Amino acid sequence: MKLAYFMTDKLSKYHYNSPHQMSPLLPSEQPMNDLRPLVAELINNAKDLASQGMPQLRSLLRETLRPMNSFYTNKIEGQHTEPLMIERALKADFSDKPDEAKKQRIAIAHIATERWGEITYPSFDAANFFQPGVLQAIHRHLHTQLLDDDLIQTNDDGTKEKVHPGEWRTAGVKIGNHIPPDPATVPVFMEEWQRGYSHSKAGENAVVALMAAHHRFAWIHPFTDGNGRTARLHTHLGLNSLGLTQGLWSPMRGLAREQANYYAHLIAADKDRQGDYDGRGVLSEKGLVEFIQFLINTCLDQVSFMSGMLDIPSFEARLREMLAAESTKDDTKALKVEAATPLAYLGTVKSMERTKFKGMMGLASRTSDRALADLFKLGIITSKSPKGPVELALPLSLFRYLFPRLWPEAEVNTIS
Ligand SMILES: Nc1ncnc2c1ncn2[C@@H]1O[C@H](COP(=O)(O)OP(=O)(O)OP(=O)(O)O)[C@@H](O)[C@H]1O
Repeated sequence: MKLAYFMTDKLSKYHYNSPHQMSPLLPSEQPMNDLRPLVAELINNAKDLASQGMPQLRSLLRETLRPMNSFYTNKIEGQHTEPLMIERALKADFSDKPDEAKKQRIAIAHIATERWGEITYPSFDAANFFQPGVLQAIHRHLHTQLLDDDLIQTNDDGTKEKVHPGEWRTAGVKIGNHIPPDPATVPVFMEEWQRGYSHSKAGENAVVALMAAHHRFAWIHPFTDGNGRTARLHTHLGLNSLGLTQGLWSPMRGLAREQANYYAHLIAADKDRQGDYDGRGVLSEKGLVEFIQFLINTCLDQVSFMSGMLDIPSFEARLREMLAAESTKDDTKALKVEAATPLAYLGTVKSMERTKFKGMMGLASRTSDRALADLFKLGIITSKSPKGPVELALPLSLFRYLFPRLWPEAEVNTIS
């Protein structure tokens, strides 16, 4: 939530109305060099993760994790709905309660925009990716999917304002104690933002630029609403286009889990320069560097969390636990732990003939027929036709076994 900010005194001016006041846009040479080992660690760890086995599991995860990213980015300002409600919205099942239905629409709009963005910006090109038009395109894509009523936002003081998809704000805003630049100067601040980042070469410089750009964009706050989500999508899409996420992780989960710290670092980076040893810009260089460090550490944490999840032996062990637990239920009592091996194998290939799958279980024919039927019931496999090859599936209801603690809010939803 934010406040509409009106200037009542005609003589008074916004404190920020000239783009040089946003300096520095990047850390100077020394702090930049100090940041390099941390950035290199992120790049190396992310590339290691992306090369881990199980190609089919990885490609399934890209789509499976979109609802989670949407949930977390919307949670940052309380606009989230429950994971199960997102799942329902994806099946066009919307709540009768208008507020809940709106949150469902916001959730699925984010999922679609993230997917669109990954297709639209497949490889990193700073000259293109830091154009203000890219931020406008992301914001527009996200908001044009909503209903007109969803675009009316109520400020903290009760005033209402319409969000115009992809259009810069024309009124003042206040976020916490920060009053972003004069609305009349938003376009020139965004041009300066572009100038500051559009020469960043792929690699360490690009990662630092993405992180710094995240703060400076939030600081300009160029839209009436949706700035946080747009900033996080831009960062996510940038990291994706650099080949670092491969659909396996996103800063959104980390930022939501560290929300208090995220805000504290944004606020610290809003500050004016703190004395002679705080860079040469108007704003605090230390605040900017610490924000960048925070964001990189948040990403590192996500990468390390996922690295424990994707290797074949540990995935197979979790499948075994899932099968043992679910075979105690009346509905799926024909499940057998022997199915863990062919299921894990399905993480590496797109599909498998049913006879081969059953053969890998090594059970008597009727036992494996029944086990296969219960695997369908459980939702861990699907098939395009009644007798066709089987494929791995990752329904939300099984997350608590397959990726424990990845999305705890979804686990709570599905415990039966
Ligand atoms: N003091 C601050 N300085 C800079 N940016 C801030 C500050 N406080 C919050 N922000 C950023 O502004 C976002 C909120 O802005 P806005 O309400 O326009 O975005 P939103 O997408 O509608 O909300 P949110 O993403 O938070 O759900 C926060 O998510 C954060 O990224």
